Amino acid sequence: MVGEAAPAAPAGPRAVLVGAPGAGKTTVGTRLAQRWGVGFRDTDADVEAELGRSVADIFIEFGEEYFRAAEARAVAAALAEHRGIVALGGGAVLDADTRALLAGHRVVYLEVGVSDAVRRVGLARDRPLLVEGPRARLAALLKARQPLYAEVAAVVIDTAGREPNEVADLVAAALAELPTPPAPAASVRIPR
Ligand SMILES: Nc1ncnc2c1ncn2[C@@H]1O[C@H](COP(=O)(O)OP(=O)(O)O)[C@@H](O)[C@H]1O
Ligand SMILES: O=C(O)C1=C[C@@H](OP(=O)(O)O)[C@@H](O)[C@H](O)C1
Ligand SMILES: [Mg+2]
Repeated sequence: MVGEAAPAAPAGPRAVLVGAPGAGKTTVGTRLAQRWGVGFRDTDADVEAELGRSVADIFIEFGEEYFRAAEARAVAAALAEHRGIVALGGGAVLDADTRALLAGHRVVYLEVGVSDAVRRVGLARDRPLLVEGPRARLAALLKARQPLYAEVAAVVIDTAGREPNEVADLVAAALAELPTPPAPAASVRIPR
């Protein structure tokens, strides 16, 4: 699939990836952008660049609320400026204004279950929300956010048992099916 043509440029990013920590937004987004020869933007990296600190340090020094405000600005800027692939941080959809901004964009929700999420990021020290009791935190976070991810998604892809390259294949195939502009509610769903 290397070198495949990118979909025609929509009025916005070619794809916006949402989902919980460990869903693979950063990994799959990077691979898709490489394949398509388009830019990749990750709002966590944008916030880190703006504040000159890691996400973990921002939580420690300024707190979650401050991070969320910076994240909302980073998402708004990426949606307005970027024409490649955008990966959001897992909690970006908690902000109602951000969810409203996502309407009409090519939003892909990468689903991940608790066990896979724990396996993929449970021991990572760079995700401040998961540092204590990652399984319980991820279970609660997935339950609370699932409706929010579903609300903004035009495409839903279950990542269980799928390697990042396979997920990237499915994202590309699903985006090719989408009308422009896409229907905001899950109009393409790829289950296990
Ligand atoms: N489909 C997948 N299957 C197995 N491991 C994955 C998958 N997607 C991502 N990972 C791994 O999970 C970890 C977190 O991935 P990342 O892309 O940072 O997720 P997110 O940005 O959604 O939090 C990385 O170590 C990555 O290699
Ligand atoms: O789910 C969350 O609230 C968070 C997810 C992280 O991004 P990933 O989803 O890329 O891990 C990062 O934005 C921060 O640690 C908070
Ligand atoms: Mg990420």
